[in-house]
Amino acid sequence: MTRLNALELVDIVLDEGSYLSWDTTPVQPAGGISDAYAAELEAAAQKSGVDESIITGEGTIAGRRVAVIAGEFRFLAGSIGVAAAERLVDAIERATLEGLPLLAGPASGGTRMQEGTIAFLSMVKITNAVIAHRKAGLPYLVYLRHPTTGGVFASWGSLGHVTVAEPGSLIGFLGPRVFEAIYGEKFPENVQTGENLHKMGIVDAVIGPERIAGTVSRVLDVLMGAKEVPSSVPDPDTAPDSVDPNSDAWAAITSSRRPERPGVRDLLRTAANTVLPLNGTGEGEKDPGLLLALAKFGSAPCIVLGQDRFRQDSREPMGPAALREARRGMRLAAELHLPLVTVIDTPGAALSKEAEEGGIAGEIARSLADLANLDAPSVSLILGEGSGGGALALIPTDRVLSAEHGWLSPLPPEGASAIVHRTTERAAEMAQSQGVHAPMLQANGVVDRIIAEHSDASDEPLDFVARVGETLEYELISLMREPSARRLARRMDRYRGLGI
Ligand SMILES: CC(C)(COP(=O)(O)OP(=O)(O)OC[C@H]1O[C@@H](n2cnc3c(N)ncnc32)[C@H](O)[C@@H]1OP(=O)(O)O)[C@@H](O)C(=O)NCCC(=O)NCCSC(=O)CC(=O)O
Repeated sequence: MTRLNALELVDIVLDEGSYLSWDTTPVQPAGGISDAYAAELEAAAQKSGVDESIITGEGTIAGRRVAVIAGEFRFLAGSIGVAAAERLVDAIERATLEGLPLLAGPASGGTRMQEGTIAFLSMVKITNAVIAHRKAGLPYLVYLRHPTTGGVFASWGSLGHVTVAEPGSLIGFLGPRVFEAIYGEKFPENVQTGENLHKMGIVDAVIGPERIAGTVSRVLDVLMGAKEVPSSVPDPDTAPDSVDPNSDAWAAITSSRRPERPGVRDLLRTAANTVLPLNGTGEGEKDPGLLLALAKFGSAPCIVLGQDRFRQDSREPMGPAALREARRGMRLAAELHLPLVTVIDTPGAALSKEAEEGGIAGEIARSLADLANLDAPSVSLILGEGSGGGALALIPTDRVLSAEHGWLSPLPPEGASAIVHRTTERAAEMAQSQGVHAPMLQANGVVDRIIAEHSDASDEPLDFVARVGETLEYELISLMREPSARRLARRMDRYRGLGI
């Protein structure tokens, strides 16, 4: 397979003719360099046509200005010495100062062996520069190209808000031939590949270079969305005809469990106009029960964390990894000041040895803590079942919406009945007395707004999810337009005051 070099990549990703190099003459390492290394640098420059292993600059993608840093593998394997590190840090700092989103396309053998430990330590300043960029609320997107290894993968290659890999790429920490030389055996096949990292929840997608521009453009449309607050939209009338706290809780529970009831994927498919799914925690775990995506409802950009009941196993509905994935979404929202939408639709958190050993209770606690204290506008939506701590973990937001037949309870009503009556038979009675259904949740101040189901969401799935989408757009924009200190104070007061 022929691979693009750094300039070819920049050419194919940026709008035609828009690339402007930021590079200046490479710095000399303090203490100078040997004649032999100087000759190697000269030969590398001849071979690659560039003067260092990194190129930096700016350009536009679909008209939007972006900064780029890319590795040139043909220059000493894209390895990072003092000069390459300096070039990277200068470009990252400039992108931060100029408020530009930053795209990185590494391809590298890691730290430059000819420069040794002092070059190795440059991983620290590169990491610091990336973190300062992120802390400024600016997107950092990484395209891991073939091959990316060592200290490049272990610094700027692994710090993206969103990370994708090139098809068929070798992406790994220690190079396979180094492993073989040290240990006398081959490194296992199909481990250090972009595809495997995707399978393991380390990268978000595997995408060819020709699709990068389109993907980046859509990702930035969402991630830069918080920088311009959208104009307000009218409040759609989505209230049910009547809201009666004495209505039948069990009827709502039965309705929420109908197999044809629309789920979070139906909501995104029908009611969102941009959807970019992310994959797993980015740290090596994924759980199909939770969907993490960048999306837009109308003009409102957001991060969606949705419990997908169609992908939750009845025995292991949602494990600790799902909540770690959710917390990744919360961190993204916090850093980029992007609104967050959570969708609650779960028969409960996983109850198993694996879940206990994976820290399920702790993950619920940390999700509650992160979400309730999130410094970004947030909306939760009880779409259907809301059972137990796994559901509560995604509730504490600025605005809590519920479908008419949504519900929230400390555990499944059957379980509550078993605790109190030593039988599951009295679940309906328990649900009623515990006040789990939407009208009661609203009466108690848990839910702010109920979205009508005309007879039942399962019977009008498209109209129902469209109604939900319109409501989300309105609520998100209203929150974005409010000063954040006021919004946060109201959120704290609200949860402090519940029940008293
Ligand atoms: C990246 C690769 C898989 C690519 O394999 P390929 O077969 O395509 O290419 P190759 O091995 O022939 O490499 C091309 C040329 O680049 C040189 N080369 C490769 N990596 C280099 C490096 N880090 N510093 C200096 N030169 C390097 C090779 O010696 C070779 O030189 P010539 O053409 O003259 O023979 C392999 O080069 C590799 O395993 N590199 C080491 C990866 C690694 O373990 N890095 C960790 C470094 S320590 C580090 O980064 C810090 C940390 O780990 O935290």
